[in-house]
Amino acid sequence: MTPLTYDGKITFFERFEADILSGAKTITLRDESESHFRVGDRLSVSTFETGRHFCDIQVVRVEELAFEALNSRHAVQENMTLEQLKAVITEIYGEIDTLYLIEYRLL
Ligand SMILES: CC(=O)Nc1ccn([C@@H]2O[C@H](CO)[C@@H](O)[C@H]2O)c(=O)n1
Repeated sequence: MTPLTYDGKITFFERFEADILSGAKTITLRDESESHFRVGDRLSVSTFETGRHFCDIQVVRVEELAFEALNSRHAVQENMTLEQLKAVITEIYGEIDTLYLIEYRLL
């Protein structure tokens, strides 16, 4: 078996782990500090809180997205309502105009 080689790593808050592993959450929205991911990148995924590795993903889409352009499709891909999603983003980043959408698949 060929071991997986990584192009990078990413962390998620523990509370999203189950949704990521079940396939219910297929995107993440980040700020400019995490806009460097590229389509095809294989990432090691761990929890923000303790750094525990819990899966590997491959990036399938990266695009800039205005906060104002968030819609219910994005919310579905986050397994949330649009109101919940906007609240979560504001809680994490404060007021933010420009997000980076990262779509991924589980490896
Ligand atoms: C741990 C860390 O470094 N940063 C982040 C930043 C964001 N997110 C999640 O992405 C979506 C939109 O922002 C929501 O589901 C967020 O909770 C996350 O899990 N971890």
